[in-house]
Amino acid sequence: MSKLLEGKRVCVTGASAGIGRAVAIGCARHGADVAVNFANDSNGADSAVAEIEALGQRAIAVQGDVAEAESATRLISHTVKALGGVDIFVNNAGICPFHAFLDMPAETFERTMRVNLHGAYFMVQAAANQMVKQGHGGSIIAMSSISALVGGEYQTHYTPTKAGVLSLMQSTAIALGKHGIRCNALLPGTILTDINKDDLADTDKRRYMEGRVPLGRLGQPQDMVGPTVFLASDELSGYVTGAALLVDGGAFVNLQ
Ligand SMILES: NC(=O)C1=CN([C@@H]2O[C@H](COP(=O)(O)OP(=O)(O)OC[C@H]3O[C@@H](n4cnc5c(N)ncnc54)[C@H](O)[C@@H]3O)[C@@H](O)[C@H]2O)C=CC1
Ligand SMILES: C[C@H](O)[C@@H]1OC(=O)[C@H](O)[C@@H]1O
Repeated sequence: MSKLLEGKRVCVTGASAGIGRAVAIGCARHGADVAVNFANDSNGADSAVAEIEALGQRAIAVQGDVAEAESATRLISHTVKALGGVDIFVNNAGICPFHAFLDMPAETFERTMRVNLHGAYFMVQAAANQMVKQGHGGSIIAMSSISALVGGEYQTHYTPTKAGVLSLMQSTAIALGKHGIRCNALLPGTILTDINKDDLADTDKRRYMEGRVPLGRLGQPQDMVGPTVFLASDELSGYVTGAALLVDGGAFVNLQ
């Protein structure tokens, strides 16, 4: 397999587990050096760094809660110091504490907004400023969701953040096009990670979700790697910006 990201410096938020971790390691497999942001799971981040280094690439772990604006400038400055710059930025960190609408605690709503949407804004802004400074463009990829397009009974606080992240990529694609920076959204369907482990422990719910997928299975974090590398690679997607790519096994189009 040819290496599509040779010499690129990639920064991934929330990369200690799940999709972010798979994407960070997948980019390294394609020749990139990687900065791994994490919130609390330093073991997860350290083991991702070790896997990346074992592939012969450089890697660092940078702790930081994406909900705090200063984490963004810190992450970018640590990445620049260790890797020399940022060419590809993957805004991945996110939470989805499933809860009913009518008694949604204000703090759950606010935390979800702060991590998923405010965090994306600060992070993308800091990465974009660095790319503009470098002067040779870049690729920004945000993990939105199928939930940007459809609702969820226990996700009324979450789905607006994913619609917001999609919208952020559309607007930043316009704002940053003149700098050669491409901005795109990935819209995963249901991917088996910690974020939905408890929700899918309900076997009826899990069977229902599996039954909605024309390809016949729920996703794995690895399913997000190819689409991320595609959007990261100028060779493959150099004229793609402001786009949204569903990666859901066909769930969205499956009405009946
Ligand atoms: N798993 C799924 O079915 C889907 C996931 N997504 C999105 O993909 C992204 C990744 O989710 P998963 O890998 O599934 O979940 P996960 O729970 O396995 O991983 C989330 C990662 O984000 C990190 N994180 C959480 N809060 C953070 C914070 N405040 N600051 C820094 N890092 C933080 C976690 O430590 C973890 O590394 C999220 O944005 C999620 O909304 C979108 C659609 C479907
Ligand atoms: C966490 C959920 O399983 C997951 O999150 C999303 O964004 C998808 O819509 C799934 O519901």
